[in-house]
Amino acid sequence: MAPNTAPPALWPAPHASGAVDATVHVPGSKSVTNRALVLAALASEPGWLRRPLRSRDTLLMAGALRAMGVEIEETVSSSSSAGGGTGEAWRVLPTGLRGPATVDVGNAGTVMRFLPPVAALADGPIRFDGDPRSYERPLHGVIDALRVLGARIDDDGRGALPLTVHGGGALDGGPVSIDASSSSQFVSALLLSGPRFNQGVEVRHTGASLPSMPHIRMTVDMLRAVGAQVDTPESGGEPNVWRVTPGALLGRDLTIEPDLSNAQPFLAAALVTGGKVLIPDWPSRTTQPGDRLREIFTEMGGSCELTEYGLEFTGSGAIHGIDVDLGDVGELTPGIAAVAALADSPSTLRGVAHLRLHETDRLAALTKEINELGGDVTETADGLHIRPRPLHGGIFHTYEDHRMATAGAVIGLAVEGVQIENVATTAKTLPDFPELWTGMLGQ
Ligand SMILES: O=C(O)C1=C[C@@H](OP(=O)(O)O)[C@@H](O)[C@H](O)C1
Ligand SMILES: C=C(OP(=O)(O)O)C(=O)O
Repeated sequence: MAPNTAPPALWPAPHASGAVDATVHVPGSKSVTNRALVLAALASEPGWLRRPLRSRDTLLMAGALRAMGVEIEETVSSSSSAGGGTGEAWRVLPTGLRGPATVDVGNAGTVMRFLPPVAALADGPIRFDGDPRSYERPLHGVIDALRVLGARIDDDGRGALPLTVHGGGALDGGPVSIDASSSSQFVSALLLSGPRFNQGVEVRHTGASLPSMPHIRMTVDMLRAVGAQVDTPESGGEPNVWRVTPGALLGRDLTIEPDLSNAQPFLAAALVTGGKVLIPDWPSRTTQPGDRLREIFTEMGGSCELTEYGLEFTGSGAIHGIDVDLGDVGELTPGIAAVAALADSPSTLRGVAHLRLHETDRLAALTKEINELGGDVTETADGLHIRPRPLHGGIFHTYEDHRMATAGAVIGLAVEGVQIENVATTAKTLPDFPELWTGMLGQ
């Protein structure tokens, strides 16, 4: 399942001739869409996803669930009982999960981590494979935990893909301890399927740190919204322990929020050009980590207003460095690093050592690519020091990482002659990126 090996094209990143002034409709959240698909597949009645994200990661999730017997009908609706308006809607009809099946995870953390527990509930063997990088991304938390909870899994002993889950039609469940310091998705994966385990699940995180807490809150919120009972450290439970009670899940009619992490490059464009960008439908309450951008990009020199129309973000013309712990919002790091490289003072980005195991080693990739444009970035044990320098054009390599591509595009707004290698890699979560970007610039 190797990705296309043709030489990746170079995309001349548009240079901004002035301040941007645009409204950008950002497609649905990857993290919400893929959780909604899993929960709908585990439910005891049909459900709807309205305005789902259609991207490589979500199509891989849908394809995997279909391979296990779930029906997903794609429709274009003209009205929505959930108030979602016109647009695409997916109707999910949960059926008995079954193998044999093969799942291509691509390089989607959500697919490779959320689906092995689902496969353990299926009847028959489910083989998991993916892009070469998926073999290197940590999965031990899910594999070891599932074995403790009663699953039979064949792997090569590295705690990673490829592997086969021999689903037995049901799983005992119960208490399990894991070290989720390399990915919050281990916790989310076990909680999402937990209501369907015979004894539910009690997940205890034993590691020193736990990244991406908002994504765990997203899991808990979405589980509760389909009727699951979840006890969390925040609801008075023990620190680092989550408990899910066994029970049936409801089918839901859910309109997916825009992906706020994918709104990042467009907000960054307002900051970098001293312009203005409106993101319609920015939720007033959300668990998405991208909501932290309101605070982070304000500290870096912009200002924002959340109104009934969405989030209006305005750059002042000045870009300031920042010292910030991004452990909760690690996926925002590439975009923040790009802005920091253009700032009027140095930045320190901390708390993101686990990014070395993301789509690529993001700390190494950002350091190398910004420095090759004349920058001065050094890696620390858990992040980056960024000292802004005058940058020049050149090729910005992307390592099949969607967020490297969008980070390079942000730098290209301010620096002439930046060429993004393989901008098509944005298809992982934002296939329309080049069109949205040139649309924003009025090109
Ligand atoms: O659960 C999720 O949807 C995600 C959790 C985070 O993973 P890590 O905790 O592995 O960083 C995040 O970086 C990823 O983009 C999406
Ligand atoms: C880390 C990311 O993705 P994944 O879901 O593959 O972990 C990301 O989107 O930044």
